Amino acid sequence: MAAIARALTIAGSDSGGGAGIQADLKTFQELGVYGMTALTAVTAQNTLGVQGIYPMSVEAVQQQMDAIGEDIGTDAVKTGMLFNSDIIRGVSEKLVQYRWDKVVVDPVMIAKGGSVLLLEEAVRALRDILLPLSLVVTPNVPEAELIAGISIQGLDGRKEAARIIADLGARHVVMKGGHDESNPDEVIDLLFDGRDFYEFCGPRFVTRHTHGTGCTFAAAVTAELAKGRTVVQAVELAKAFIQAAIAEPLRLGQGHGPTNHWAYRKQHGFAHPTHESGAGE
Ligand SMILES: Nc1ncnc2c1ncn2[C@@H]1O[C@H](COP(=O)(O)OP(=O)(O)O)[C@@H](O)[C@H]1O
Ligand SMILES: Cc1ncc(COP(=O)(O)OP(=O)(O)O)c(N)n1
Repeated sequence: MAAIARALTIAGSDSGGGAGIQADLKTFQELGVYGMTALTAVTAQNTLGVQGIYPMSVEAVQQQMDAIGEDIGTDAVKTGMLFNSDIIRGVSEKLVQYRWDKVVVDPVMIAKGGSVLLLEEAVRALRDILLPLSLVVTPNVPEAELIAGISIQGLDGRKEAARIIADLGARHVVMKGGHDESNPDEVIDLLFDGRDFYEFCGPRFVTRHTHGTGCTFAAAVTAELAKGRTVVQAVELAKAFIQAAIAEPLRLGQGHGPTNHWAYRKQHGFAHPTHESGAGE
């Protein structure tokens, strides 16, 4: 085990800095985890939307994963925007090769402005190849509807989808609640471990500055898993991290602004960069 917890994000770049690989690295850093990247696509993007998408070749994505796997290694992995089925297959092959089993899959599909970040042809590969390799999958409501193949209404609908997604092979399912407006005052994120449901509740903030919430939440889960926390502990901290990041917006840009990755540290202090056990080589 290395002296510092390490996390790898396999995701797209958001030039605006609020989502994608930028959100992931900021979150890792804030939580005291050494962050690494394998870039899947470059996007030209800001708070108003996505202006361009330039996917990487499968070879380039795999070579970046090899560069990490053959040298520094990692304690946990997050996947974000993967864009097409070839990249999903290439990433899955490397996850298996390096036996990386603390894998958080954020099944990124559509950006807030409506741009497609995962081609339709890739949904099946995500469901059949990548999901069974995940320790945790973190769909929002529209993503869960596509993966589970059902229409979701309220908390009961989310529970039904979580059961279906767990049956597809994900060991833990976090059904995020941002899009579930059946409760106007609260956002409940629901964790299903294949047996029990856990609810993580917080106030629903009325704000347009929610760009990158899903990436930031999943990156916080990944960082905590890298440190050796349990899935329940990791989701609990991630919920607190994203709540703080939404509650104190930076008010940047003219559209959906980024969340505030400093806010949790302002409230809770810096997370010192060591493993839970403090062990090192
Ligand atoms: N308006 C909000 N107020 C408080 N928390 C929110 C709000 N919107 C999203 N969240 C939190 O942000 C995270 C991402 O939520 P969600 O919007 O469901 O996913 P995505 O960003 O992938 O569309 C979740 O942890 C959710 O609880
Ligand atoms: C490069 C890139 N990756 C992921 C997303 C989607 O991020 P998400 O956290 O789901 O936030 P919104 O797009 O819904 O604001 C992205 N936009 N860009």
